Parts: sequence; C-alpha cells; structure tokens
Amino acid sequence: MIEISGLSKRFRSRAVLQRLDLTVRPGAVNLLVGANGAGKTTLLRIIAQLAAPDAGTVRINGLDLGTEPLRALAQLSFLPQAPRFHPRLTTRQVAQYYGRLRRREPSAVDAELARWQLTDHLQVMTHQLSGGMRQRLALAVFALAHAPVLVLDEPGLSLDPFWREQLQQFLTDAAREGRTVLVATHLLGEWEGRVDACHHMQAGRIVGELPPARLRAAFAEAEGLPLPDREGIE
Ligand SMILES: Nc1ncnc2c1ncn2[C@@H]1O[C@H](COP(=O)(O)OP(=O)(O)OP(=O)(O)O)[C@@H](O)[C@H]1O
Repeated sequence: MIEISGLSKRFRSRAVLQRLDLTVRPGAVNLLVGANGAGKTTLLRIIAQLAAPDAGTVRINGLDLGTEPLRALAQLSFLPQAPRFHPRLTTRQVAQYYGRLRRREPSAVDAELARWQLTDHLQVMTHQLSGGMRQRLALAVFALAHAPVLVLDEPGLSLDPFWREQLQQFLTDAAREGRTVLVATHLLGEWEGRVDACHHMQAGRIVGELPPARLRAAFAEAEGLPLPDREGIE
C-alpha cells in the first residue's frame, strides 16, 4: 500500500504538486494518468526518494519515507521513465550487479534474464542494445527485487506489442499475488478494461478516478479533449 498525504513540491515559482492525497491499494493494478506536465513523474520520483517533497508524507506499506527511508524503500521497486545503465557493461554484468545488490542467487538472475528473453544478448554491451531490449533489461532488474510495491513510469513505450502484453501480464500477476502496482502511462487504450483503478492527475492533484472499462473516453471528457473515434488512438 502507498499512502500519500498533503504532498507538495515546487520548482522555483511553479507548484508542481499541490497538497496531493492518494492511496494506492495492494492486490490491484493502479494506473496514474494525466496530461503532459500534470506532475506524474515528479510524484513517482518522490515515492522513490529521487526527489524531496516540500511538504507532506509518503508511507510505503506503513513505513514513513521521511523518517524510515531505508525500511520504506526496501519495500519498493521503481522503474524510471528512461532507465540508464553503464554503457560498457554487458547485459549479464548489469543483471549480476543488481542481483548481488538485491542478494539474489545467480540462478534467480538467470531466470529473470530468461523471462525477458535476454539470454541471447548476455555478452552485448548495454549501449549496443536496442531501446526495447534495454527496457527489457530494466524490467529484469526491476523484477529481480521481488518487492511488494511496484512503481513504474511509462514502462511500455519502447516495447513492441508482444512485450507490452508480457508486461501487462507480469503486472497483473503481481497484483493478483497481493502486491501493490502503480503505473504511470499515456497508453490508455491498451489498459482499458484491464486495470482495477485509474487515478487521474491534473495540475499537481489527484482529481478523481476514471472508469477502467472506458479509460480513453473518460479521460478525454475529463480533460475537455475530443473523444477518441478510431481504434489505436491513445
Ligand atoms: N527538475 C525540474 N526542474 C524544474 N521543473 C521541473 C523539473 N522536473 C519537472 N518539472 C516541471 O514539473 C512539471 C511536471 O513535470 P512531470 O515530469 O512531473 O510531469 P508528467 O505528468 O510526468 O508529464 P509527462 O506526461 O509529460 O511525462 C512540468 O511543468 C515540468 O516542467
């Protein structure tokens, strides 16, 4: 569970988060949606303690990020919008490094690399991987943690349709295991009918939930946009 209360963040004169409240429940796939600049990435970076709030609290599985950061962060795995790895390390070296950091057995690292079909690319340096393969390596590292709380920022953008489907299945399975899953995304079409809750963010606040069965139309209505009228328009 993630419990956020009164979260505020300014960048100079710009109020990016404005006394934001949000509860993300376990056992469910939760989307975080909002227009460009609504503050989604800022919120997720604060949850992962990559940015500090000006006010407010974040609790991860009951642990206050402000007062018990190490214990709170041990509950969390975070996938940033643009994961980066050392360019001259190979796929295997990166995975092994994070495996050791997370105290995982080498066999668990190999299993994760196999799950994301990276076994044929183990000796490839990360700067030579395609964008989608690099994202699959990021997902392998992300999944290695076996964390109870999963937070992902636009995880599907560079993945092809097959891997987007695999990612959805992975996150759905994680939720069914009782984990907490929060995904920021613009890809509303492919999540329609496949999420449990969708939190709508506008100008630094959560303004409501959108009905999972009609995400695109409800988002367009709430944002005052033209209704989507073609298959594939996100
Ligand atoms: N480090 C920073 N310094 C100054 N302003 C920032 C910084 N990071 C974000 N912002 C501003 O905060 C606002 C929210 O940005 P954020 O990236 O959180 O939005 P977002 O909802 O994730 O947008 P997008 O959908 O485009 O990814 C934007 O106006 C952005 O310019």
